[in-house]
Amino acid sequence: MTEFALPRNAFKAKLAARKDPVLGLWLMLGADASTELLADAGFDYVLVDGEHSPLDIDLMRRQIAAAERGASSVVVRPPVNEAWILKQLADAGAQSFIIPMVDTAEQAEAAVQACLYPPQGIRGAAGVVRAARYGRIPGYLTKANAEICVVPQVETLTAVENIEAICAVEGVDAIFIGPSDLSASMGFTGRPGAPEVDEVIRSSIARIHACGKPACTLGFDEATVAKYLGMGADMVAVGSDVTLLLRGAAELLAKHR
Ligand SMILES: O=C(O)C(=O)C[C@H](O)[C@@H](O)CO
Repeated sequence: MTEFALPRNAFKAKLAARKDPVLGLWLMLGADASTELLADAGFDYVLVDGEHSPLDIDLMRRQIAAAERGASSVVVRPPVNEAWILKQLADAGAQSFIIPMVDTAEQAEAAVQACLYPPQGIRGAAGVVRAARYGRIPGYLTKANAEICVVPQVETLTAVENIEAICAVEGVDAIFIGPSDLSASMGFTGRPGAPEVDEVIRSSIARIHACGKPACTLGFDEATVAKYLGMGADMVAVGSDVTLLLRGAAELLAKHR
């Protein structure tokens, strides 16, 4: 039988190195062709977003497969932090996970466990799944844990209070701050750039760094990306397929009208 090596998780490695900023593009359209095209654009990672896109597990699997053809690492965000979907995504081939709405260390631990095989976790041990190239990666079940990357999203004031506890969970690789939900949780819905929110993000990044973890966030315009990089963010998502189309279309029309 043909054999393959377990794919190395370049995203996890670059995040852990904390040298150059890790730059990503989020995929929210669920369109295989544009995902293929964008996964080759040179971003460090592309994220298949299951939280705010109408993607069921099979569409997410197709998105992962389309993105894997590109040079960027593939990260997924499930719609919810629940074991059943994390296990299915891991079996579908996802190695890196950004987990929405993690408020406590217990929730972070549950997410990590769902992504890892025993003894560290509770992922079901089936060596014939897509992630194991249907059995063509020898020793997949004993090697897979080492390449899994779990990044909980801190995006409420409760989660901010618990940053140190969440960072301390074994298997948490980094923390992602969600400016939009955080601002809503602070009473500034629709104003992620409010000075009060900026201050919480700035101090959260410092606290995450004090715990020895990389801090991640997103900003879909140049000034916001520069602001978060200036605050020391190690990874910033700098746009999405939606923002590229939206702005590209508006600019094109304005040029020719
Ligand atoms: O709270 C946030 O910010 C996020 O979680 C990112 C959002 O889902 C959104 O901004 C992505 O378009």
